[in-house]
Amino acid sequence: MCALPNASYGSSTPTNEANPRNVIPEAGRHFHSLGWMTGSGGAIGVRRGEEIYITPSGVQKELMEPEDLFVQTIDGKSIATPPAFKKLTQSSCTPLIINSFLKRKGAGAVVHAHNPNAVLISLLYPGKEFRITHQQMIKCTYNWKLGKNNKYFDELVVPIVEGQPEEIDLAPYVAKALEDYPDTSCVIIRRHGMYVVGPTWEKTKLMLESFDYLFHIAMQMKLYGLDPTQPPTESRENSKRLLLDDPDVATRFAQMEITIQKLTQQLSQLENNAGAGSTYVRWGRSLCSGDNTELVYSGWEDPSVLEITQNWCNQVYAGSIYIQEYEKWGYNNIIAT
Ligand SMILES: CSCCC(=O)C(=O)COP(=O)(O)O
Ligand SMILES: [Zn+2]
Repeated sequence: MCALPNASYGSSTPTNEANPRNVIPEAGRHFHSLGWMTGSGGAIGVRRGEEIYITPSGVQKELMEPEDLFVQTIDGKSIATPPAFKKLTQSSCTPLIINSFLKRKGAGAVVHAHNPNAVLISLLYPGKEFRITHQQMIKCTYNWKLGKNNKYFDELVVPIVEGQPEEIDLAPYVAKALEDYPDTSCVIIRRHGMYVVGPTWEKTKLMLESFDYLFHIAMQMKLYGLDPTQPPTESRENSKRLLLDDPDVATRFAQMEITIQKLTQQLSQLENNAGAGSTYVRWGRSLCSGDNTELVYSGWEDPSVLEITQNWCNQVYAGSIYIQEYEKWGYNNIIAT
C-alpha cells in the first residue's frame, strides 16, 4: 500500500507529523482502490500547524501528485497553489473541510468519501440519525465531546443531513450537524457519502474504515431481521429466529402448531388427573411390571432437590415427581408409576 518512497502514510505513529504532500496522494490511491473516491468524488484536508493542505477539484484521486495540493490557513489565506500550467482549482468541498476544522478544535484531518455503504445507510435510515451499539468497531471511533474513543457498549449516533445538488450547499447543514452532535466524528450526507473529522490523519483514516464497516454491518443485520440499536440479551443471542423469508418457514410453522396442540393436550390431561390416583416410586429398578399402571418416569433422582425428611412420601404435581426419603442422599435409579 505504501507506494511512495517518502510517504509516512503507513506509519502507526499517532501524530500528524507526516508530510501532507505525501500523505494525501497516497490516501487518494487507497480510498480510490476501496471504491470510496472514484469518478473524482471525495476530498481530503490535512492540517500541519497553521497549514491546511486540500485536494484539487475534479481530479482523479488515484493520480494526484504532491504538487497538486492547495495550502491555506484556517481563515482562508492562500499559502501555496499547484503549478499554474496544471490549471487546477481547489476542491468545492473546501468550505466544509474548513468548517469541520473550525467546529472540531485540534482536528488533524477531514476526509470526505463517496463510500457506497454511507449512501445505502442514508437510504435505509430515512430519519436524521444512524444508531448502533455493542460492536467492537465502535471502539475505533473518536468522541469529540469526551476527548477519547467510544466504548463497545456505547450507542454510536451519527447525524444524517439531506443531500444537496452542489457541495457548497451542504456547508451550513454539515456545520449545524457538527454543532448539534458535539460527540460525532462523522456526518452522513444522504445519497452522497460522509465527512469524517479526526484528531490526527492516521486516526481519521482508521475512523473512515470503522464507520464504513459499521454501516456495512448494520445493513447486514437489518437483512437478517436484527436491530443494530438493540443491546444483546442472553435469550435473544441464543434463540433461533424465524424469518418470513426462511425457505422452510411454512414447515416450521406447521411443526410449531403440532407441538402446541400436543402440549395443550398434555396440560389438560395433567389438570384432569391432578389429585386423582397415586404415584408409586420403585427404587433401584428400571422396569415396571404391575397391572393397571402407567410408567410416568424412569431415570435418576436428583439429589439437589431432596431434603432429609421424616418419612417416605411421593406425589405427582403438575408434571413433576416430588419424592422424599429418609436419611438418604445421592443419585438413585428410580421408576415412578
Ligand atoms: C462526481 S464528484 C462531485 C463533487 C463532489 O461531490 C466531490 O466530493 C468532489 O468535489 P471536488 O470539487 O473536490 O472534485
Ligand atoms: Zn462529494
